Amino acid sequence: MRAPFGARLAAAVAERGPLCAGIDPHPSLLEQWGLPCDAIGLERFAMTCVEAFAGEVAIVKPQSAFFEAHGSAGVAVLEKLIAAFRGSGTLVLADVKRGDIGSTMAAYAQAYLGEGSPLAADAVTVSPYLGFGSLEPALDLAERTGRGLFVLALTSNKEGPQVQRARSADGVPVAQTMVDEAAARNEGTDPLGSVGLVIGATVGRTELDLSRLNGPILAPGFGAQGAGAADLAKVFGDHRRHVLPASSRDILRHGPGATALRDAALRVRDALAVHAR
Ligand SMILES: O=C(O)c1cc(=O)[nH]c(=O)n1[C@@H]1O[C@H](COP(=O)(O)O)[C@@H](O)[C@H]1O
Repeated sequence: MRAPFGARLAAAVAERGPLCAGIDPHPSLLEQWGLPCDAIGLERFAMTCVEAFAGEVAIVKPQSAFFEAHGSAGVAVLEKLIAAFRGSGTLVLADVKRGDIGSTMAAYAQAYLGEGSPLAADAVTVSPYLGFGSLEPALDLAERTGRGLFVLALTSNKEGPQVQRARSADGVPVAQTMVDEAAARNEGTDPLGSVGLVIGATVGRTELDLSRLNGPILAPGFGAQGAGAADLAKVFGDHRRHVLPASSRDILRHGPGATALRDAALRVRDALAVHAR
């Protein structure tokens, strides 16, 4: 039985620093790397990312949409990518943002968190906006298999506040409810719980109380979406030591050479790490 995801992530970050390298094979990046925009190009892109990042960064985040766009051959590449990182010390967060009614959620959980599933990663992104309780099957399976979840709280897109900053009748922002639900799951875990949150680095100051979370915070938005190192303190204040900054395009644009890609990731990591502590 593997150790809980929260503990494995804390160890990976202690060893390799706080960076989640995004693997988003946009068609424009395939073209820029001189690769065909098909499953063969996708596989070359994915395997270059393995060569660049495995054993070098704490965690990678393949964005499923860019693999799904190539149909079953693309999904097969995602499976191959997940398998290639396994055992390298670099964890895999499958960015799938799943969220559905509980009985369907159980099937998604089985796909991404189930023992022996070809798509099972170390953690997945999930959307709680069908109600946090709809995530129960994923929360349950992640706990049983030593895997983790990153629950969307405040996303980096400009449309998010319509839902996420809305307030309930008692005045509590919806996103705070998600924080509190995640905190309840992580209570008593050491060094870190396995139920993380997603809070975009672009969201500016938040009113969120993160003091009881005891879990990791994935912060996408660095680089291509405009967030910079100074946003770590602005958005997360004293909680920034639990933040896992994520960046995709701003690193991937340095390909197709694996060495240049790795160097870019480590540069981004080091620049952010100074502001993360
Ligand atoms: O869950 C995510 O990773 C995520 C949440 C969010 O609020 N904003 C956000 O950009 N993301 C993802 O993070 C990645 C950002 O990519 P870049 O903008 O290229 O760094 C994409 O895969 C997005 O789907």
